Amino acid sequence: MNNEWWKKATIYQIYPKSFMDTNGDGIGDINGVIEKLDYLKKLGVDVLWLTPMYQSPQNDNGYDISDYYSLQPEYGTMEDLKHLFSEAHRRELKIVMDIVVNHTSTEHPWFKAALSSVDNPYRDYYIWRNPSEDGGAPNNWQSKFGGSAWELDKKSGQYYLHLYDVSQADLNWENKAVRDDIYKMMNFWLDQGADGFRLDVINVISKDQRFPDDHDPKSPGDGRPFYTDGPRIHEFLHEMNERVFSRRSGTVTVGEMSSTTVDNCIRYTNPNDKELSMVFNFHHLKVDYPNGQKWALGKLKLADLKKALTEWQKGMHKGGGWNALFWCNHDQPRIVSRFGDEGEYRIESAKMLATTLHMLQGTPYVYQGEEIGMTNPNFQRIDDYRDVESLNAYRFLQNEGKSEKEILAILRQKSRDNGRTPMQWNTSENGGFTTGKPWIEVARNYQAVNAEAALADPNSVFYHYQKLIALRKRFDVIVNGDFQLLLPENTQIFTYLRSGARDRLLVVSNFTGSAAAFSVPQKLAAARSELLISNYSDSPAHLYSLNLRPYESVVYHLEDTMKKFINLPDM
Ligand SMILES: O=P(O)(O)OC[C@H]1O[C@H](O[C@H]2O[C@H](CO)[C@@H](O)[C@H](O)[C@H]2O)[C@H](O)[C@@H](O)[C@@H]1O
Repeated sequence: MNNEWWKKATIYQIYPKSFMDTNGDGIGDINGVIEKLDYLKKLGVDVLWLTPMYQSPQNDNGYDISDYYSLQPEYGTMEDLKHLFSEAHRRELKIVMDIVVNHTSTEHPWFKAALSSVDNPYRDYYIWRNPSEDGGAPNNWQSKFGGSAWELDKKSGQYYLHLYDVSQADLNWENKAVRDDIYKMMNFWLDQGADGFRLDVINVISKDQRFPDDHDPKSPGDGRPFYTDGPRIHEFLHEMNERVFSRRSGTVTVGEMSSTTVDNCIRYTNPNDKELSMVFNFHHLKVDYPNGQKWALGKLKLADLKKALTEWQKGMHKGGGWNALFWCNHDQPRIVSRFGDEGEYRIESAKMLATTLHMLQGTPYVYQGEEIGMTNPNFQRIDDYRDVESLNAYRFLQNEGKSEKEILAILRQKSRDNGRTPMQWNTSENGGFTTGKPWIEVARNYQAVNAEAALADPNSVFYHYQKLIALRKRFDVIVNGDFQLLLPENTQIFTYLRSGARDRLLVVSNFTGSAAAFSVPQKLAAARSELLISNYSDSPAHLYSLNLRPYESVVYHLEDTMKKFINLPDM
């Protein structure tokens, strides 16, 4: 087997809580995933990533684990999970488990033991510091979910670090016993049949042991320069690779990298460094954050999106690294509502966004519902929200003096719950997700937007994704070709070339609801061209100057008639 099989693969992310409920308790379950395996196989994906289903108090929907070895009962039993592994494998689908090892829940027995006494051996499993000289938190680091990153343990008078919720205590990776326990747990899951891991916020596990205040003028002042891609991160990931991943050939790993850099991500994923298979970075999904602020209304600036994606396409290609490609996940708003048009051009824009992403270099991820063009739910009341980060944001935006109306408008655009509403399967009540009361409301448009309708329509978003996934397997240039951005300043069109040893692809996408003119670069005019995929049924079969319709997106396969490619200058 080719050790880097994932370079041609497409990965589908399942958020089990919202995927399919088979027992009517309003929460999706493992049997629901098994029920939908044939649907996923039909889509053509190769791997399923399951977000955490381990035992957890669910303060952060499972990213707060209280037992790494057992499952949250609502999802099912270990027997159910083993059944899922075998049913998936029978269909040649691999399974990636989500592992959260920057922190555990404060309900984890390790943390409870740590709290019991400063002399308990588990005390050093977490990060404790004495108060600062003024008696307050040890430094000015902020939690990613708002407020100080330190919480006082009144009994001992010391603070513990939590970069996320107060109920998610950061593990002390400096302690070898912690690392040994984590590797043991990961090997356990490989032995159960998992084919790989998605590693939650893995680039923040190594902290600068001086724990200084953050006065870095380039930082938002929340401490991130002192733990992002931290001092021992490459050593820890290399060790994890040796102790876990390399034990089983073909194990696939993807690291979620918060506020990272191309240079670090090359090291994380270049096979010579023996760390991870690929990485998620989020720079292209912050282009609609005004002044870097998530909790403010923002608009896409196409030039910024192109710049961010280009930097990562070129940088990772040059350095031999590997990107994970994605628009959506359980922390992000729905892409069609965000960078497309959830109204009149929902279908065209969902397909355009899919094409633009899937023709890039890297391994594409499809998040449940993306393949049918699901939208944000447009919740109207704060009671509709469940996400801990959104509820914290609601409180701090209130403290900043924002009105209820303003805050709800921000949440409608930015909340993580936008991506967490139940999968819309059909037109029956709750979109066929559950016969009970869903843990979070289903988006109201499920009568029109659902998987059953998509499967019945040969022109649906679903079949467009199916075609894109198949193209990656057919054309080596999609997997290995290099990337060149054309028209970087154009405010409507995102166009790029992918060039391989034998052929080229030209991708042209209109990101707006208005017509956009595209003239074929003169040096490409000599090429023989064939339309590979389009989101309109009558796009020209061969490459001419184009007058792109709203959200029109085309890919042409080019063969140079001179049998050599001419180097295009950057345009
Ligand atoms: O926004 P960044 O700092 O670049 O970080 C990327 C994402 O990190 C966090 O997500 C993951 O960890 C959280 C804590 O375990 C968990 O709540 C989340 O579901 C995980 O995917 C952060 O919460 C996300 O908003 C960021 O997009």
